[in-house]
Amino acid sequence: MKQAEQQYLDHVMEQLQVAKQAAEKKIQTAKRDIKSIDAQFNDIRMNTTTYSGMMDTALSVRAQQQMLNERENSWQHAADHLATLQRLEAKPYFARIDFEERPGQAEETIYIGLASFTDTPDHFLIYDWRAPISSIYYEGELGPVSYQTPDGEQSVNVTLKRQFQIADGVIVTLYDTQATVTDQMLLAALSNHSSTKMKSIVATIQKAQNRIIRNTSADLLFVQGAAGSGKTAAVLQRVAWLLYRYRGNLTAAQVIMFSPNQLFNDYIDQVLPELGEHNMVQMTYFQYLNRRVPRLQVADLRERFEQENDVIEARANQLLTSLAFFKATGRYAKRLGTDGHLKFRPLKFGDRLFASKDKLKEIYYGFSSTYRLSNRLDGTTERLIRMLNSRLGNEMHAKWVEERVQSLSKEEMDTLLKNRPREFASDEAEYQFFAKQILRKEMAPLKRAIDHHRWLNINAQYIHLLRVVPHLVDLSKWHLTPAQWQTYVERQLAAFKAGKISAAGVSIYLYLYDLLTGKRGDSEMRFVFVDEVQDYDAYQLAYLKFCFPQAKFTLLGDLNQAIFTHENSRSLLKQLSTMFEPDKTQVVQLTKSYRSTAQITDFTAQILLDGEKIEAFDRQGPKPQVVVTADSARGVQAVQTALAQAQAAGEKVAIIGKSLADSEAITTALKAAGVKATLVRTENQRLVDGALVVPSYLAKGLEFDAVIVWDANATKYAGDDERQLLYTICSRAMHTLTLVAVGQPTALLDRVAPELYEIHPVD
Ligand SMILES: Nc1ncnc2c1ncn2[C@@H]1O[C@H](COP(=O)(O)OP(=O)(O)OP(=O)(O)O)[C@@H](O)[C@H]1O
Repeated sequence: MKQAEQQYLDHVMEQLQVAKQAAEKKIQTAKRDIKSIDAQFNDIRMNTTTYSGMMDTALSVRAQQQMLNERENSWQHAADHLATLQRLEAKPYFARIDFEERPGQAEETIYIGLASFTDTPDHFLIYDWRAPISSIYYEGELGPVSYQTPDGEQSVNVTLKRQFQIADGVIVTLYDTQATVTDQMLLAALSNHSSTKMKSIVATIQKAQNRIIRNTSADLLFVQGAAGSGKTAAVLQRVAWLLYRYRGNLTAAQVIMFSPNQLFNDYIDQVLPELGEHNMVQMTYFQYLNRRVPRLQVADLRERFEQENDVIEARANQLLTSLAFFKATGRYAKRLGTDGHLKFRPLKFGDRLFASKDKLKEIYYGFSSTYRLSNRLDGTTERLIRMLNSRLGNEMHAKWVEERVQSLSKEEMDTLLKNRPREFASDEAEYQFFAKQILRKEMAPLKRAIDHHRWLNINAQYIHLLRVVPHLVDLSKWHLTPAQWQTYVERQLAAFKAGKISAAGVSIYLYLYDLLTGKRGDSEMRFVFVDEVQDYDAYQLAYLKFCFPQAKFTLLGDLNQAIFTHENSRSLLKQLSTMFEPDKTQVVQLTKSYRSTAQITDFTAQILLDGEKIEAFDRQGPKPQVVVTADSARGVQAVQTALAQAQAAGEKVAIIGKSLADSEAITTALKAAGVKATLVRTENQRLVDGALVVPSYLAKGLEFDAVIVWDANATKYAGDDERQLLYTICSRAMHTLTLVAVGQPTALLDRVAPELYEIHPVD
């Protein structure tokens, strides 16, 4: 059997060589053609003496340009093809499926790999893993299996499923399987060491993951998945799949992924190129907002994580981040069209008033009450531009203009004239020309201010919105009194004056701005992915939906890992369900955790009180270790020991501290002991090789062979609301997990069954 398979592989490898040579030849030809077209370009004689000569020259230039474009396209095409062939050469395929379309019919055999490959047209030696038929590899077991095609559902009878590991054109192992994907292959994939870059999982995609990857029917696909269940992995394959499925109609620029932090972006940025696709647009939600408010300082990741809210702030935050308040913002903005409460900023021309607040108000509210906000805005802009033009006319003979025209030097005149003929019909015409140029230049800032709607005082409007909240919502529902609300607004105002805005505030600010200016969002974006969605609030998600009105949403999250929003996360799901059509909403659960050994998954699952369901994948490893030390010095020693052990086993280690201060402290202590570890201070750093120290909020979404938790004592992790955080930290570990506690270990471990871990007191 192996021999026959090797023969097929040899044939594929041979054909790949042939195809590679052909592609290389195409590239050479295209290069040569481009060179010769370039040379011909130089030979085209410019005939500009007669009209027909000019036409001829223009036509030849155009023809040459077209030829050049064609050749460049064919070069690009051949180069892409060659890159695919090279990828296939390294790993031609990973599976074979035999099936019959109808019982009794002749069997067909297909091989599945990273891309399709044919030796003659329509004769596929390899099928792309994203082709509809390839789905049967991921979907079912032997026997009848159905799969989706663009034309509807198809069924086949699968008679053989074989998996391969191939290296350098030789079959290393091969196994036939009964189950969806053999555990051996998955086990081998999962037993590998972690790296600073995530890898693709095409060969071992699991059935539930395949459903997520190939979903086309949902407008909102919500994936609830335990830590390490492959949400991120699946979703990156989904992007690759979508780009294949809708090729020609969808580009990577029409797909955007919101990720938890910049570090994570860096971690996943190789997956799509590995699959031969361009990366989608990737940013964090706050990066997306910050670009639009560069002058405001938005609370950063650390501030958001470490901020200690008092009761008023916490309740106000719940109010402002709710879907109810998103709707209230809409109502407020709509009423601004007629209620006279819009705030204006006077427009100036130099240091002279151009339009006062009252004038602006008069214009804005002068339109019919049926006008929408965007019409009102356009109407006002138009009126202001007309005012600007008539002002320009009036100023033509102003004294200062006359003086400026008279004092123009020869060079200044030349610059203003550019290529214009030097002759004027009269002196007055000449004066008019220069006066107009001077005025236009002087009025340019005013024109910009009009066009960019700087006459809208959005800052004052935002504060006004906050002030009138008691009229918009029922404060008592949020357990706030009007006096408390007042206190909250004053605090926000003080911060705002210092150029700062809260994390909740910035979404409100921008949404309000968009409503007033009639912005409709980016309708080009077709797919929006939000990872770690449990850390978003309903307002943010509603705003994203507003920003991308035509897009389908895939939201991935783990309600167990809500480290910013805490108890809010379950209500988030409820609020979400009202934002999208129920029959276009699908919720998928991934319960099996692939990242960690069974010992680590079972241990971490019990840290949670009544968490979402988690099932361990059967991969064995040592039990988690809890090391309890009497003082900090011994704690540091314990970290050193665990670190040394893991590194001796070739493992990638992360020491995870709760806050940045904790992480700094352990880094300094290790350095003093002569141990090298890199502190990841901000999300803008890169993940480097060697031991890392990472504050908890930056460890989101990442994984490491070994995790050392510093320090898991009763003071650091005191209350129940820290369970999700501890769970998130511990679930970063793939192979070994050590918790070091200085003093009393955290009570959050009390409910974990004692047989699930080993405890080592160190005196
Ligand atoms: N089908 C699979 N085949 C091989 N590896 C897989 C598979 N599914 C998941 N993994 C691996 O399991 C690990 C965890 O996956 P991933 O990071 O996508 O999980 P997640 O659900 O996003 O986790 P978290 O919520 O904890 O960040 C990764 O190393 C990933 O490559």
